[in-house]
Amino acid sequence: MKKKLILIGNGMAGVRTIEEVLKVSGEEFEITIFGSEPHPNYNRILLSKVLQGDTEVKDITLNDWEWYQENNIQLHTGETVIKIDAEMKTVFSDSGRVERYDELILATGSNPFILPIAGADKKGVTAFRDISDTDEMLEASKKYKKAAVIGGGLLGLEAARGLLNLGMDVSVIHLAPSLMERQLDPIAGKLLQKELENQGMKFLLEKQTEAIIGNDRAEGLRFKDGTEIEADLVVMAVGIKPNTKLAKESGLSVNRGIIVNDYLQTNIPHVYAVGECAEHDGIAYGLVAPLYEQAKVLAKHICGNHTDPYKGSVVSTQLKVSGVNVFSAGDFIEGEDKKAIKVFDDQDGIYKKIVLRGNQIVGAVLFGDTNEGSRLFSMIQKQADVSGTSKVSILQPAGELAGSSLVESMSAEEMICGCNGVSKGTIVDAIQKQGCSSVDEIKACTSASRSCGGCKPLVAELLQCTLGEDFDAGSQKEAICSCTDLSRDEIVDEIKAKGLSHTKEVMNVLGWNTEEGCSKCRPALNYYLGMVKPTEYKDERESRFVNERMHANIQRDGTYSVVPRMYGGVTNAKDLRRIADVVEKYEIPLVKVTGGQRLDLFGVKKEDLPDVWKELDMPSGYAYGKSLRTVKTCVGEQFCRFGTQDSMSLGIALEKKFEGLQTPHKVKMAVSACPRSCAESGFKDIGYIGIEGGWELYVGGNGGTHVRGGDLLIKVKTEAEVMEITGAYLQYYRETANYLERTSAWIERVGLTHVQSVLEDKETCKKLNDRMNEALSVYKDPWKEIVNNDKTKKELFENVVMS
Ligand SMILES: Cc1cc2nc3c(=O)[nH]c(=O)nc-3n(C[C@H](O)[C@H](O)[C@H](O)COP(=O)(O)OP(=O)(O)OC[C@H]3O[C@@H](n4cnc5c(N)ncnc54)[C@H](O)[C@@H]3O)c2cc1C
Ligand SMILES: NC(=O)c1ccc[n+]([C@@H]2O[C@H](COP(=O)([O-])OP(=O)(O)OC[C@H]3O[C@@H](n4cnc5c(N)ncnc54)[C@H](O)[C@@H]3O)[C@@H](O)[C@H]2O)c1
Ligand code: SF4
Ligand code: FES
Repeated sequence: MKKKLILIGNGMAGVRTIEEVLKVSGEEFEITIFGSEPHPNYNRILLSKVLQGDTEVKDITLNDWEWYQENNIQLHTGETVIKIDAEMKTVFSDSGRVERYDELILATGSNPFILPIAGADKKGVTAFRDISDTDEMLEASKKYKKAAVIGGGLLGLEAARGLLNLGMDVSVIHLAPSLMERQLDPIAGKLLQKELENQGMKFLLEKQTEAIIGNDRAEGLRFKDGTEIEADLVVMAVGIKPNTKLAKESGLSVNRGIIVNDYLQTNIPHVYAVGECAEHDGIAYGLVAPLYEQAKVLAKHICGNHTDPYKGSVVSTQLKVSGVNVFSAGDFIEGEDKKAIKVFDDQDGIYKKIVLRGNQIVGAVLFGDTNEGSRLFSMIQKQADVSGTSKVSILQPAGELAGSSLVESMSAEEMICGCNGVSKGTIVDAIQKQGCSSVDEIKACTSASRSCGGCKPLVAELLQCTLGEDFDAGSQKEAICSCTDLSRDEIVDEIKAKGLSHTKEVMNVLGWNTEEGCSKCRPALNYYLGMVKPTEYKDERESRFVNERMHANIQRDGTYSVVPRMYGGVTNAKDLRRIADVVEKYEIPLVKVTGGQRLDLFGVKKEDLPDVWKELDMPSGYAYGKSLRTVKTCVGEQFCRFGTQDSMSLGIALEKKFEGLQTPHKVKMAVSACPRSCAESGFKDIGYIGIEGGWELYVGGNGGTHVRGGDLLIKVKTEAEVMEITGAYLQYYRETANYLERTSAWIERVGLTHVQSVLEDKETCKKLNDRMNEALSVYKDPWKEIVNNDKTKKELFENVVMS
């Protein structure tokens, strides 16, 4: 008869232990799992990415419901175990279920620490630990504007970045004088603060919160020094404490966490603890890497296989905030017996430090450039002796030393995936011996990149350099969302081959695992279908994001902003007068000049939109669309004494030609008539710079969160050539980019030289332009269409359903 194994806690560490048990001895146990949360096992780490808008809750599932079924696991979600009777080897749940066990694992995780201050129980105060906290923040951001995050640690900063992305005004309140003081030294902490301030975060350091003020709901914070700030959402991110209530009440030895030995055994036979709830050698860990190491040891032990004992872990951390590179590992504070070696490039904001005890490297902090993180972490884990090495060279990029890429210069034992403890050697084996040929296959085979995902680029690079000439970039398959296993290219190929013509039809014919798709695949399919068959496809308004459905940008307070088209940023008295009249008549509270040289009318009521458009009598400026937004121009030779070309007329011609073009993401252009580049041509999707006798075309520039200078694509002599290359380039982007991939990311993925070689071929260029012209031929100004269509107008703007 099978032994009965019960797991309490359906979280990351517990379920990883079960996965390891199944690997070691699939048939030995009858497994039951209890989980308080109503979900199958999900990737808690990625809640930060959900809040930051990079992914959705439905895409962070680690093991779906089918996985439990396939492995004959009894899963009781939404059920909390409230008592363990160790003598009777029985557990009791809050729904009255009683189950017997032979072996019992506690993986109850941690609870967020909630400051015991007045007002902590008010509405609008939340922790950031699970899906329901994340949902609460997402909801609050729709109604409220001011957020306060208490705690400037990893969690607090990731929460703050998410709330900023959601349009909130965010203040981080921190106890210590510098951020992330548990992971960074003061220099790195200050650099981090500066970078995050640039991103729009505000900081109140060395502040102790005394109370959360307000009536029923939080309205602000009061500090010990008597000062106050306003806040209608308060997030507490001041650390965690192991969840030991059940263990304590059931007679297990508990200190900060449930005390376990080197085999994760508690003081009671056949009862184990793993993950954040467990305390090993005085430490309760709060990161997945050590928890997964524990899971491996426990699984082997419980299955009766030989295993080395768990001897504790050295940890490393990275902050998951885009545009910020910080890394910290080991013992990073210098002291009497520990000396530091530091490199500080104030100009580029790069700071690197290693800490040595004698000749052994024991800790490191990196800011700005974290490429060396994996290598240093491996050295710290091994406590590498560096006596024969010039100490400063340890901080030098390995790639530069070896004259090769970073990943090539790593040794086989070096860690590629810190979360899952996967070394370079293991991944190379998976590629060479098990035939893995994509990042997804490596993930399935080794778990590398399965947790925070930070190592994905390194895994991809390793794959490329291991396969060498056999590497097939085209086969690097990544499903577009969790509704399907198909990649973007496979879907586009199937649409073409099978002549599919509706989003629902694609989902049905290609075997989607959801009936309606999701907010990731629906807009993507709508775009791909329109791109493949521009003249036949009927755009599905309901598959578009709200701003594109409404043809205006929704604002925080539910009003809209309206940007009329002003070709090349050039206007005239008649248009300005009409705009002024509309602004007065509809009491539009704010008119602002945008970075793209347009006038943005803010605060337009939804029901006024059609009349505002009608009376403006100007085309839509598409400020809401995945399409050409603006062509910014400098005054050029018509007025400027440095101008060598007519930038305004080229800008106007470009905008008139490509307006309304549907693209995978927004596209911005700029035309400057000389290399002084007053229109900032170097930071646009396509930038044009006038030179003596012609134009230079720069591509892939971006001025947003991922700043990127454009690459020189080509030099041409005439405006006709400019038009031809632009048409071909944009069409190639439309046909090969993933939906929502900006040109800056696309050009890095496909490579500048590849695109240059495509455009070099005159015949290809012509065909691309033919298809571009076909796509452009269907363009109609959406504002005019709505103004002239009573049915759409009523449905969209007066909430009337027309039969
Ligand atoms: C937003 C966020 C971002 C993070 N980012 C990172 C990161 O980038 N890198 C990293 O390494 N770590 C990160 N972490 C930490 C990481 O998620 C945790 O270390 C990990 O999830 C802990 O796993 P666990 O299984 O011990 O606990 P949990 O994942 O918390 O699982 C415990 C589960 O047990 C359930 N439970 C508790 N008591 C009972 C009971 N009596 N009966 C039934 N069920 C019970 C709980 O409801 C919970 O679902 C992050 C955490 C958060 C919140
Ligand atoms: N990228 C990552 O690896 C990542 C991301 C999120 C969370 N996590 C993990 O989740 C857990 C929780 O993260 P965390 O940031 O809450 O824990 P933490 O303990 O790392 O940081 C808490 C921070 O809050 C500050 N603090 C404490 N009391 C305060 C007070 N009264 N007012 C203001 N500040 C106060 C502390 O100085 C500390 O810097 C940790 O185990 C962390 O490692 C990791
Ligand atoms: S880019 Fe050159 S031509 Fe255009 S406004 Fe600036 S200086 Fe004058
Ligand atoms: S480093 Fe986090 S998943 Fe690999």
